[in-house]
Amino acid sequence: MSVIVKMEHVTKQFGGLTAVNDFSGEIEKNAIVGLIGPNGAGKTTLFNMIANYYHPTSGKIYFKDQDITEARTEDMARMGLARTFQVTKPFGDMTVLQNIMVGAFLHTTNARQVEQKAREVAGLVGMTCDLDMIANNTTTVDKKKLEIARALAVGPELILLDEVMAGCNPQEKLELVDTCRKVRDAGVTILIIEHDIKTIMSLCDKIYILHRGEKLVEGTPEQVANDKRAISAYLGEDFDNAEN
Ligand SMILES: Nc1ncnc2c1ncn2[C@@H]1O[C@H](COP(=O)(O)OP(=O)(O)OP(=O)(O)O)[C@@H](O)[C@H]1O
Repeated sequence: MSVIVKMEHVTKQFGGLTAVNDFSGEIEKNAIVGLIGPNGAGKTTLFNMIANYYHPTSGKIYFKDQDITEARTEDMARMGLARTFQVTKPFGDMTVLQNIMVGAFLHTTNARQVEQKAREVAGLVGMTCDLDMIANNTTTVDKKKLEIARALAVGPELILLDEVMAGCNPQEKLELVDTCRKVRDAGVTILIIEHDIKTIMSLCDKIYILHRGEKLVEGTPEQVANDKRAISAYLGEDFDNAEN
């Protein structure tokens, strides 16, 4: 399996605080990779470095074999990377369709093609509402799907999902898991930050656990679930019993 993102000894310091320390890892093309860990573990900082919102203090990041360590964030979408944000920020007074169309304008100014792309992406994520509805008036789960759709409209090869399931009930999470699988089946690689362990275990091919800025464990859901360091630092002693 080829690799779409490679991180080598990536460190990020904010003043005296080391948010990410010597992280090395890979995201395989067409995989769903999960990033989990306690609050403040460095997950969003790692995301922000892949998306080039921040540059690492040291280390290297490669995207499709290109060194993007010092790339500009505004160039990342054209290179094939899109992201969602922890706090959803739709253009609330625009329709769902118009929101999705914004991203699609990156590649063409042909309004008909943009609308076609937006409708296609809305179908892929499984938007259930009328696409002419004002974005603010949609349900929680449709707002989440809209976030994913807006990022997909850019036409990415890799999408970074930052706690996209936060605030959703179990049924809504199941729907979003289904959406993520469909997105991956459409050929888009996914890196996802998520606090719900059960969801991440069922969704991901590979999981990284970050702890105090460092990679604690890396592996398949099964490997992670059975790792003593993961259980004692993050999953908890009851995890194994609770999940089985
Ligand atoms: N721009 C910044 N300036 C200074 N410190 C920062 C900045 N961004 C993050 N940090 C600090 O870096 C550490 C890692 O934060 P980060 O947001 O990456 O963690 P996280 O794992 O995403 O946490 P959460 O699950 O709460 O979102 C924290 O101590 C945080 O306060």
